[in-house]
Amino acid sequence: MTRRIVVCGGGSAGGVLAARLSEDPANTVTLVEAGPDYRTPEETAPEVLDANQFGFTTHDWGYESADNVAEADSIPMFGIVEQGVVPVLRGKVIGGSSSVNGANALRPTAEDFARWTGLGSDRWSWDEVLPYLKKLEDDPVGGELHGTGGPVHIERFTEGNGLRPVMAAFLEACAQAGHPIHHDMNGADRRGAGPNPFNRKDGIRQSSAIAYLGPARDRENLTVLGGGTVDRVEFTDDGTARAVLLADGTRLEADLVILSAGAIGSPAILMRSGIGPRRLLEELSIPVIQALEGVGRNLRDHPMVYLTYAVDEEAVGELTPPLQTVLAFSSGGADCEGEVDLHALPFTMEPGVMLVPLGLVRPYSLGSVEITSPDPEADPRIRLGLFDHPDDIRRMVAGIRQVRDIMGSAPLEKYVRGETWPGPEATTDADLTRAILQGKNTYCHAVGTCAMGAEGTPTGVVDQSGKVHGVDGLYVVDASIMPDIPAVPTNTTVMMMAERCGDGMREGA
Ligand SMILES: Cc1cc2nc3c(=O)[nH]c(=O)nc-3n(C[C@H](O)[C@H](O)[C@H](O)COP(=O)(O)OP(=O)(O)OC[C@H]3O[C@@H](n4cnc5c(N)ncnc54)[C@H](O)[C@@H]3O)c2cc1C
Repeated sequence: MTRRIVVCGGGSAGGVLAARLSEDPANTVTLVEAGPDYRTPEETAPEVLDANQFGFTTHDWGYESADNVAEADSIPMFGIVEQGVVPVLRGKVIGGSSSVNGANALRPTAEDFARWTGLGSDRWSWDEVLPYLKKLEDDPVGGELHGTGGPVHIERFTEGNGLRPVMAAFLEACAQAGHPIHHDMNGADRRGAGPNPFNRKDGIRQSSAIAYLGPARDRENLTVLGGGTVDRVEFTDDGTARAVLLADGTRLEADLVILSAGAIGSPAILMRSGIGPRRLLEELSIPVIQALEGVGRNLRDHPMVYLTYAVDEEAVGELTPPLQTVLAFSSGGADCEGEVDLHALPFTMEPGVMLVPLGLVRPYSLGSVEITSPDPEADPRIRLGLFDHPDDIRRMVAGIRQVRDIMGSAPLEKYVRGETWPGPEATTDADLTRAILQGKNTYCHAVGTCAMGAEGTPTGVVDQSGKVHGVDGLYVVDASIMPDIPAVPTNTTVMMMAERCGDGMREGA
């Protein structure tokens, strides 16, 4: 007998799951994606295909956060669609956010998973996840920590291999400031600077659509439904998921339903299906299938600010690839001495301007997501909570000071003319705090809104395999189930989780 599996959301996780689960001819897999389905690279919109561009400019859900800031012309506008609005960018296209993102393939670390096991997810230790991190990648750097031959090809720009002089100068400046330089920023030692690992090949972003779904497209047991918005999941009287209902009224019967609609989409589908905080469901007159207070709570994201520099256009030369190197460093201070809690990534998109996005990768602030209506087309209420925790601001202030020292140092003298945001007049902690709160933005890494955790705990929504508590036949597998945010961009972690959870869903596994 075939097992009918419906995967809701064709993003980083959904693409991996649909490809892996359709390897078994005993499964029939339907992948439902709200955005367009591009079946081949030739069909794909150029900004989605090209790893030097950002697909979010045309394939985005258009969400905004309640963290909005006052309008001000001086604020760096990268990723900002509207003055004063802090966007919650989310890819709406096959491949999801992996089709629109920066293709930065930094992997999570052993310390990240020590935090997960510490929170009770004891089956997510480093030893258990490493085989899946290796399985997904094709990293020519090799060695015992890396995989070769996996679906996701990894590239680095190095001296003699495309590293732009201005980026090489940034690494030299980091070295002079005392940061170790690593050829492999996914190696054993992750504190320091080096070339970013990217999931890209021949200039093409290796999204889940290209790397996983592409080779699986011809399978008869795999159907991809582009342009299909999932409304909710339907249950039998005994609480077993039996069908997925789309906004256009289509009903897809299922033996197994997997939500992979991401950190905003998956909690929204759960809530519309009657699984979520009881008070909210009752307010919206949604019949309660299973009260789970954690749905939509525990949102964690990496806050970011965009330090901005005027640079010598001629000296900088070529603007692309816009992003090649990263500095992973510690803000210092009692709490986090020695721990990487900040990333700085110099970035060139516009002549005469260099952005240095500075991301806080160990944030303490928490946000939330709630639906505002049972209507699947209505935007949810999202609160990223950026810099709500005072220590997040303290550490960002310390980070700005360290980046300023690097950007003002001799190796970058030839390039950098001066800081234009926050600007040289912002010198005191109070000035910098004000600038951070005015210019706050996000690294776009929201996770945690359907978190793994024991049943009955305040944030626990799914068990360690992704199964939703209190009902049968329903799983969530995507960024939303992370119990804590890793101190790296989140795409590779999501793909690894999909590989691992998919393995656990094999018949008889
Ligand atoms: C602009 C941007 C830049 C980023 N840069 C990087 C980076 O360089 N490196 C990195 O590691 N991470 C990066 N990230 C983060 C990373 O891409 C995400 O963490 C990851 O893709 C999340 O995977 P996911 O499967 O949870 O969700 P997604 O990949 O977002 O997939 C969710 C999918 O579900 C679909 N969906 C949602 N709701 C519904 C519904 N109701 N019905 C049907 N379909 C639905 C969406 O359209 C989407 O395709 C970036 C993210 C963004 C947005």
